[in-house]
Amino acid sequence: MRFLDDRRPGWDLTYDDVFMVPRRSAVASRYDVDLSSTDGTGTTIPLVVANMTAISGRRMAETMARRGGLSVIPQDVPLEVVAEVAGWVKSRHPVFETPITLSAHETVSDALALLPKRAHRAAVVVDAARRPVGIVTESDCDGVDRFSRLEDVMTTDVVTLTDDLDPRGAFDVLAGTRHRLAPVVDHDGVLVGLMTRTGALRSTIYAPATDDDGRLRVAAAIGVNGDVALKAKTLLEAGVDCLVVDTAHGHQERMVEALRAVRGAGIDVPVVAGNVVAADGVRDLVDAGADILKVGVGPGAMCTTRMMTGVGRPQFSAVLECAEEAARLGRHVWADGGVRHPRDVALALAAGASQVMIGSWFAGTHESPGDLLVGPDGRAYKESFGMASARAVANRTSADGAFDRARKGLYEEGISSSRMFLDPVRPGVEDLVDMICSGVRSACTYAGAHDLAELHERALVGVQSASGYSEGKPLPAGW
Ligand SMILES: NC(=O)C1=CN([C@@H]2O[C@H](COP(=O)(O)OP(=O)(O)OC[C@H]3O[C@@H](n4cnc5c(N)ncnc54)[C@H](OP(=O)(O)O)[C@@H]3O)[C@@H](O)[C@H]2O)C=CC1
Ligand SMILES: Nc1nc2c(ncn2[C@@H]2O[C@H](COP(=O)(O)O)[C@@H](O)[C@H]2O)c(=O)[nH]1
Ligand SMILES: [K+]
Repeated sequence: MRFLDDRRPGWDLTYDDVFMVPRRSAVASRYDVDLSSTDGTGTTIPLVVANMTAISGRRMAETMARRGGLSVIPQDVPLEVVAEVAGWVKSRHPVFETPITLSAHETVSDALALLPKRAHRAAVVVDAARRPVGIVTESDCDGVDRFSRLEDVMTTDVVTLTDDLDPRGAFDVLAGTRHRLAPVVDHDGVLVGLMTRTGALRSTIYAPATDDDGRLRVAAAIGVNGDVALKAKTLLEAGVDCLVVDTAHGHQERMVEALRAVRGAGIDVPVVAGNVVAADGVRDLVDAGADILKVGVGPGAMCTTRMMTGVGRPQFSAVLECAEEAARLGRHVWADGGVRHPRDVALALAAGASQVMIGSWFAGTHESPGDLLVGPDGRAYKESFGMASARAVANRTSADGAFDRARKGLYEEGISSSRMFLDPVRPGVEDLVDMICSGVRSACTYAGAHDLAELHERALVGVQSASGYSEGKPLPAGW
């Protein structure tokens, strides 16, 4: 990456402060851009879901991995639950979605409770042998008594797809029969998954992030306290593909000790550590055994650290400096936090990040763990909260005595309750992934880059004024 006219400013920058200048390009199509990472995590798109309890759970993990990304299960989740989640993710089909299944004698009320768990808002009704006998959507349940049985409301005109059909073939069947989605069955007619028309299209564009056995990948986080080596080994035995050692201030001695302990335990998956924002932090954590550095103090949407402490660093400069140092040492960085638009992802990658972590933006999707709630204005939302908020600290310390809990409760650097509204046009995390990847692919072609290494190499970045930034915003309602 080069600054325009080689003018590197003497102050720090964040994503809004910078822009990329188009370069002469030989990349003919946005589909010719390869978004896979080279940091050893096996992703095919450079997106990682942040280790936040309100955001990263099993549904998020399977959905993201199916499209080539990775999710980090947070350190606040008990190890035995993380093991169960990892096993579940690995048992999911790498191409077909996991359907909601109900039986014909269950009720409309049962279906309505489960439908918001899926962006495609449908359930498959199956018989005792798990063969599809009907489909139920919200419109089937409209104006019907909630205790009605599904056999009385379901659509029985079910088109099924066989599991040997390729995604293009599945798309054509769905388009030809004017169906939005269909159950996928094996040669005995038993349900193995679900395919939507958009999902079939996506399967021709994305490749799942899979391990050597073809199973979906998942990452998990641990903190720096307790027996970190034992925790790391337990997670690896559970099948976790990438380990994140995470604390607010990553450049601290306890982190160095934790990393040494993890490395001493012979952990052979990529180890990510953070958070840091400067080259000396990168050096020390690489020296202690980190393969990847997590970069960002204070940019997160749920984060009050900069307001509470004055500590942090504008994220673009933090990523740039850490990525330069990591590359010098043969390591990588993940840009963590502060992403609000696809452009922020493109700029983080231009600065040299191998992945971009997203938290709050993905909280407002069907795949985040929380229940779908509806505000008085009818807008759907999910609740989110920061991992250093009073709410998260209270959860994390629930096993401590009252005195210790009270002491720890004094330190709060995050928001305990926020509403992340679902975008009615993009209510699923895959809709947001589509938007982000389209933006990043397009950014690569403007830069003349076939892949992310070339994007970083060729990016020409200028510094803009606040009015330069606002000029780039669309004005859908005139001015
Ligand atoms: N990227 C960011 O800007 C930030 C991210 N977070 C996220 O919140 C989650 C919780 O992290 P964390 O608060 O570290 O909690 P942890 O549970 O990981 O514990 C932090 C430990 O480090 C000690 N510590 C010393 N100095 C600090 C400090 N300045 N901030 C926090 N702990 C300190 C604490 O001891 P004692 O309590 O005695 O001081 C405690 O033992 C993580 O996921 C983290 O990434 C949190 C804040 C900022
Ligand atoms: N200072 C705090 N930082 C937090 C907290 N919870 C999460 N985080 C950090 O934010 C990113 C995600 O950023 P986002 O803008 O995409 O939401 C996450 O990975 C953490 O590093 C918190 O309570 N306080
Ligand atoms: K912030």
